[in-house]
Amino acid sequence: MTGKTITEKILSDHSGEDVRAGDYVEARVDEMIGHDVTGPLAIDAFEDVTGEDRELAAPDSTVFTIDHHAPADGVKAANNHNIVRAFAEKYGAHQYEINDGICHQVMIEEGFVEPGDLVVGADSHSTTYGGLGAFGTGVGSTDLGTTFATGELWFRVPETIRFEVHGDLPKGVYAKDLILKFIGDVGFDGATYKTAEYAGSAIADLPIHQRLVLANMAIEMGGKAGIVEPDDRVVDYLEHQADLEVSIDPDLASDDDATYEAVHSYEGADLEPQVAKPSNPENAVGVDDVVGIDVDQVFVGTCTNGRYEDIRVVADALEGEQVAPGTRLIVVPASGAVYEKCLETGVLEALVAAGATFQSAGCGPCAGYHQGVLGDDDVCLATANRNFPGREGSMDSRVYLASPATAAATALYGEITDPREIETERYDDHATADLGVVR
Ligand SMILES: CC(C)[C@H](C(=O)O)[C@@H](O)C(=O)O
Ligand code: SF4
Repeated sequence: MTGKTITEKILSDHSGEDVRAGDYVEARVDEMIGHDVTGPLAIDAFEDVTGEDRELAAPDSTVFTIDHHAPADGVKAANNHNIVRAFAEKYGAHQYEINDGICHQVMIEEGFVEPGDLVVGADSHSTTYGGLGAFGTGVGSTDLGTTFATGELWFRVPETIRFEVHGDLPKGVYAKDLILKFIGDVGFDGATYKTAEYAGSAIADLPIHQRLVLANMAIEMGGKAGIVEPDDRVVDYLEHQADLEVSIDPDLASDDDATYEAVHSYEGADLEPQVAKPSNPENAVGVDDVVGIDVDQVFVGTCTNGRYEDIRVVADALEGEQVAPGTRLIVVPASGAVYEKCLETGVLEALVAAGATFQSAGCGPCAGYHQGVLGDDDVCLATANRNFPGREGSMDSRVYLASPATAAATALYGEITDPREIETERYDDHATADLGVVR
């Protein structure tokens, strides 16, 4: 038998079988997560498949967040929140409140996820956990409900596509630019049901908050998962960020003779800031192609780029300046802890002084529900992960996707601007360190 990818190792470990891509397994799931949109449906499924004396297979690993419509933007959302609250209390699951933050950020900050874990969430960006070296994947609410009951789920072991970036990244180029480039190269369905494995010296040098961006957006090329091999940076991050002590099994890495479906190789020095044009993340182009396009709104937030490091880059660029007249800057921290960190460090104050609207933690306008929905013909540049038609509001609005640095430069000038124009020292910190320590 040939060697294994990290994906094959994690699924072997969780099924007790020696599996390879294409095999089907019943696997033990370490953590499961539902939120205010998918949680109530998963609860229905759980109640359908369980009998009178129903109980959760693993209450301590079952997590609910209230993040998509939080605070409630209508009666339906408010009722859904109450369903989640009542269920979690009755069955002893963990439940996080409005302003605690987006499910994926909460799962990481609260120390639920460890390298090598198998995590399922009824949310497509559950791939995010791969930034810590876990196998995370999105499932439907019915699958989540049955997993609540059994603690297990079936999987087809995915093939792996490897994206390698060698050397160093130039200034102004971040993980967001890398992932937009990868998606642009393989297409929005280029990794359907595959693991996107990210490797090479430029990736190994990335701080964890940036690795999470790569894993988060694996789904935008169809990926079942997105993984960066865990290392000592993950250990440090979890200790400081999540108050969690972990050690990493040296075997938790892809073997040299593992089988890959494809390997895409890049030289870091060749890369430049990317922007995905409307209305698909695969429409990635070098920022030069879109500079000068007027924007009505800049949105900084989401489970992709709503972390402290991301928001701080924007605050730094705007400190002592004003958001361009006629442009709305909306900032939504990914978690309550990120909010507090912005408050404590003067980031919130700097943004408000510059004219930004700073809102409570959660998904914000990312999926077009509230807190900054776009109108007809509105043009937005967002640090989000999706820009499908109507994603942030009107079907006639247009959304460009980019890094926080590009968002900062764009907010300053009111038109898409190359972040390298306004680079500051803090951009370097942002690129190399995890600053969002919340404990
Ligand atoms: C509401 C939820 C099911 C959805 C998802 O799974 O992705 C949302 O988070 C999104 O980003 O569109
Ligand atoms: S921030 Fe956006 S992409 Fe992430 S979970 Fe919320 S709605 Fe989905």
